Amino acid sequence: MVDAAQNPDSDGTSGAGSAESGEVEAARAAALEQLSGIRLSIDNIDAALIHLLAERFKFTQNVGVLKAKHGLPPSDPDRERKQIARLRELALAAQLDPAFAEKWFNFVVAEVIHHHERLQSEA
Ligand SMILES: C=C(O[C@@H]1C=C(C(=O)O)C=C[C@H]1O)C(=O)O
Repeated sequence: MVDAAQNPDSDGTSGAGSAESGEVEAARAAALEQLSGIRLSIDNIDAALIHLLAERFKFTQNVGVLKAKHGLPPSDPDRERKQIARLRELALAAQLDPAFAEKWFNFVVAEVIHHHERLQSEA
């Protein structure tokens, strides 16, 4: 239920009693219900992203251990260029901004390289 005192009509009054304000209130209540449903899906997607990122970091950690053990450099710019090209293509096909996909990738890889450098310094 939407509180009329907290949600005045556009003229600043409560509009209590008018048929129009009843419809506006009902529509707003329906919108809030719809919003809750959509937010449930957003929360599910955010949870999936966290799990996927955790899995990705487990594998990149394995790569870091391998690199530290065999004296390989923490970063591989050639590999990153190929990954960026691929991700930009995927983003385009999925109607996601490729510039955003690249920014996200660079953000994640910077953290991975940080981890690899730490492993290297501990080796
Ligand atoms: C994981 C690696 O190390 C670094 C991190 C990468 C990544 O997170 O995808 C890619 C290339 C490297 O700069 C790798 O070399 O494969």
